[in-house]
Order: sequence, then structure tokens, then C-alpha cells
Amino acid sequence: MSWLPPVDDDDDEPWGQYDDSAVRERPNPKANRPRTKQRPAHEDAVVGRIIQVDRGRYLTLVDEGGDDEREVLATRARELRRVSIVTGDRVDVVGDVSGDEGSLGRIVRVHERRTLLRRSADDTDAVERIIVANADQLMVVVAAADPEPRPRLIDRYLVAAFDAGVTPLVVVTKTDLRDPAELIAPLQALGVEIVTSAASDPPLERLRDLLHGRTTVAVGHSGVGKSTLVNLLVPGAGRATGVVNAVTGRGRHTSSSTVSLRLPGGDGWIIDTPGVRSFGLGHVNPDNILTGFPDLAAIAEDCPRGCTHLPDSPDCALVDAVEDARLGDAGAARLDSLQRLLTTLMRPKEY
Ligand SMILES: Nc1nc2c(ncn2[C@@H]2O[C@H](COP(=O)(O)OP(=O)(O)OP(=O)(O)O)[C@@H](O)[C@H]2O)c(=O)[nH]1
Ligand SMILES: [Zn+2]
Repeated sequence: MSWLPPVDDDDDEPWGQYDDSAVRERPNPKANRPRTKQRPAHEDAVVGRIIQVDRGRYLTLVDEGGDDEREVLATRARELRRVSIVTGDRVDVVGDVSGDEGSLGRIVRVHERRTLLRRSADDTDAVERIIVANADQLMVVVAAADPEPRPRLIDRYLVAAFDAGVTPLVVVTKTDLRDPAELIAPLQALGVEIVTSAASDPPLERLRDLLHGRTTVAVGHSGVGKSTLVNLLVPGAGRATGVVNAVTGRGRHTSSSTVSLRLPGGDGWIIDTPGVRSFGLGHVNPDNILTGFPDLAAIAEDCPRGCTHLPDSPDCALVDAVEDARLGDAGAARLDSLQRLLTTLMRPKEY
């Protein structure tokens, strides 16, 4: 496939067809004959966690939590040049894995990913850009005011989380500036964890509980106070914080790269991503949204094939279930939330 442009080595790299994360071997033309020339097994490889990606260099944490824990800088092996390697990936590294100044290891394998958080450039673009691999949780940070909350962007983050199989968590900041009740109400029916935060009284204990032992990706529009929270949770993280521009209402995009930060005591990770302006969902399969609503998903099995589950869909089992109260008091609100997310997925961006 040499006509394809080389994949760049950014966290934001196109991914799309390169879904085989292991080393891709040439197809065996003599299908049934065992291959005689085996790829070296790299038995001496060490396992690392990708904590940062920068222009073809991967910062890898090796022997995590062990006596010999160290950061190893590595490149990727030639045979992996079409495979994406992103923050959070687990990889096998060979070569100079000493982590000494000037040393360079070589990544020879990307382990299978548990979860994959991704977005596309826009909704018509099926090419995915991976944000982070192997995250457990997506912490969506949104300000009650300054900058103005964008409910449709929140929906987009939630869609991406459900699609990735990652648990969403919403943190509403700047509640000192505005009562967040109106913003929170529609989120409650989603069954998503919601934490509110005011500058004078950030909910650190609550957040530490929720982040404990997990890998959490923090996302949010620029200026919402994400870096402020990250700095509180990870003292010394040194995430740049910026003042929201009073004229444009925009933050200054002060955090510019995706960085993995370890919570104090080695008690989980926060992966801080730069303020994401667009969050295309062109790659998302609507069925994956439904998996975020297990109670609804079970009922939707009785829907006609190809049912959109939207208000105008004929014979939708979910609509019936809400009407005969099978889903309880919250049923209508949950179906409404699901429909809102599904509509988000089908509509062009408008936030
Ligand atoms: N009033 C108020 N201001 C806050 C709160 N949290 C953060 N801020 C301020 O909001 C501004 C933006 O905060 P940042 O932490 O830099 O925002 P960010 O989301 O990391 O922005 P980027 O780095 O651009 O992605 C800073 O001036 C913070 O001091 C809060 O709870 N209340
Ligand atoms: Zn349906």
C-alpha cells in the first residue's frame, strides 16, 4: 500500500484502516504451508506504557511500579510504520532500554487495546484520530460559565466515551460564577457521574475517589479550568493555566500536548489532552451509543431492524416501553438522552 502517505507520529494521527495494532506480517502466498522465515520473537523485549508522543519519539514507562522503573525514549520499528502508537498504549521495546541519557529503544509491538478513544476531524470524515488508548474513564470538564457551556459538545464527548467503552464523568467547574442546575439537569438522566467544582472549594477528595486506580482522560473546551484541576490533583504537574480572553470568551489553548500524569502515590493516571475544538464523530457506529445505556439496549433488541430509536421511528420498542412505564419514572428522560445523543451523531457539528 505504498501509495498511502506515511503516517505522521502525532497523537492526532490518522488511523482508520490501520486497525491491526500488532506487527503486520506479509500474507503468506502459500497459504497452508507453514512459514519458514519467522519474524524474530524479540524475547528480550521489555513492556512499557506510552506516556508521551512527540514527533516520532515515544516516551515509554518501563517496569512501572517496579524497582527498576524508568522512562525509555523509543522510536518505532520499521515494520510498525503504518501502525498508530498513542498515549496509553502498551508496547514491547527492544534495543537500548536503559533509559540513560541519549539512549533510544525501539518499539516492536503494540499490545491489544482495551479501549480506544477517538474522534474524526468532522462528522463526514470516517478517518479516525486516536486520542488515547487503554483509558478507563473520560473526565469531561465543562464550565458553568466563562466560557459558555456548549451542551452539544458535551453530548459529543459522551458519545465518544460510550463508543470507546470508557466510563464518562462530567466535572462542572466555575460553579462560583453561575448556578449549574440547568446545565446538569439533562445529564442526570444519563446516569453519568457529575461532580461540581468552585474555585474556592474544588472537590478534590471526591475526584481522587473517582480517579483512584484508573486511567482517566481529561477533555474539555479550552479555558474551562481543566489544567487548574489537573494541577490540584497532581501537584507539580505544571500544566499551564491561562486566563479566558474577555473579548472572545476563549481560553488560550495553554496546554498544547497530550501528557500522562501519575496521581500521587502511583494511584492511577490522568491523561491531559489539549482543549479539543472539534470533536467529529464520523467514525462512530450508532449501536455503540446504545451500549452506554444497558437497560435500553436490552429492550431495543425487540426493535425492528434498522430502527433509529428516534421519536419518529415506527414500532420502536423503546418508545413502547416508555409508554407502558416499563422503564420506570426515569424512562422518558433516559430515552430522551439517548435520542439526543443519536441525533448529535447524525447532525452536522453546530456548537
Ligand atoms: N471563577 C473560577 N475560575 C476558574 C475556576 N477554575 C479555573 N478557573 C480559571 O479559569 C481560567 C482557565 O483555567 P485553565 O485551567 O487554564 O483552563 P483549561 O481548561 O486548562 O484551558 P486550556 O489550557 O486552554 O485547555 C484560569 O484563569 C483559572 O484560574 C473556577 O472554578 N472558578
Ligand atoms: Zn428502536
